[in-house]
Amino acid sequence: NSVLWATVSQWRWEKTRKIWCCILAGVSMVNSLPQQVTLVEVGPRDGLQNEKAVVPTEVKIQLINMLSEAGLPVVEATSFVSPKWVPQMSDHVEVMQGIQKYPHVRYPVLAPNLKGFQAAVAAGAREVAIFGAASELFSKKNINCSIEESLQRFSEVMKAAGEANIPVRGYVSCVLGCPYEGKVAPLKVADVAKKLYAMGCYEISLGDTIGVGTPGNMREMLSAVVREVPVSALAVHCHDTYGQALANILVALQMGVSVVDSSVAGLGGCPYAQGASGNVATEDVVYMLHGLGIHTGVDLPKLMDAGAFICRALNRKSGSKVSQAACKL
Ligand SMILES: CC(C)(COP(=O)([O-])OP(=O)([O-])OC[C@H]1O[C@@H](n2cnc3c(N)ncnc32)[C@H](O)[C@@H]1OP(=O)([O-])[O-])[C@@H](O)C(=O)NCCC(=O)NCCSC(=O)C[C@@](C)(O)CC(=O)[O-]
Repeated sequence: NSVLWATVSQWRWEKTRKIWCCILAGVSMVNSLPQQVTLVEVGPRDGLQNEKAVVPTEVKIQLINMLSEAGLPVVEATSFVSPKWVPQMSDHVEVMQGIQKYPHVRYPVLAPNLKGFQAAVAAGAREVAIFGAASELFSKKNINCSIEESLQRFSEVMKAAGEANIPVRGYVSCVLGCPYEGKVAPLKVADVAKKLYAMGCYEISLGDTIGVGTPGNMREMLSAVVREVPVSALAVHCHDTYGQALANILVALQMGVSVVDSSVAGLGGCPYAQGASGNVATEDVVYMLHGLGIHTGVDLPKLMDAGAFICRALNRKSGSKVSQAACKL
């Protein structure tokens, strides 16, 4: 009897301990902010892929150089996708070969399949990103295959990347809503994120492709994803269509995410997501993070110069509130 009693007590104690660990982990996740955030600048790719007018290659190269100079640690430079699908990125080789590669800056590029991966590596890319979706219809419209087929293509890229020692980042699009299917279930996002992570992606960037999310959905979606992928391997990629991006990013930071994608001057959109506006502006994210005492390594005035440069080249106003405010002062 005493042995049985000891076993039951031990089991009860273990159970209580686990419950308290979960509660305390939850509380600390909600209250703490990272001391440092890595910004992934996606303007030259996610921003410029959506421009109607052709942006001259020299302008792209100068923009990337200015972003490197501003201290961005990662600048997504271009994509090796079909020029029939996204002609705006068809100068990918010239861009990769024309930019000045700063030693402390990484320059990943998108590669949807093995053909893209091989072309990227031949052009000098040392890191690639594959891009899947949590919505079947978006996957079909964006990369012309189902989610399952996309994972098959990505596994070929992963194999080649492993052999070439090239790190691969994985995107999941439509994590908070899809332009074709509407609501997207957090469990679906978690499932795709888990598969990309299991394949060997070192980081999973969760894309609110059409910028419809709110802090509540962001929390719900991230809670599902962190059950499958360590929070240290997650990034958020928020478009600002409904003006919720900074609030959504803050929630992600409170939940332990410390990698944020953003786009200088708020450039961007996705050619296969009608109505999607630009990414959150990098200037606005930097301003918020520095205001919170979070280190980014980015020089805000130099970043604003890069924003002003590309806005002049595109003949448009900056999408960054911070840049707009700074010009008025
Ligand atoms: C994936 C494919 C290629 C499939 O397109 P497909 O037509 O099904 O491909 P295919 O294998 O049948 O090939 C058709 C033609 O494309 C060529 N081809 C095939 N692959 C490549 C390649 N890599 N590079 C260059 N050419 C390629 C291939 O050689 C062939 O040429 P043809 O014989 O007709 O002359 C196409 O759908 C595509 O390029 N899609 C890219 C769409 C895209 O870039 N979307 C924007 C990026 S995603 C995004 O913005 C979201 C994100 C990441 O930012 C996160 C978020 O916000 O959520």
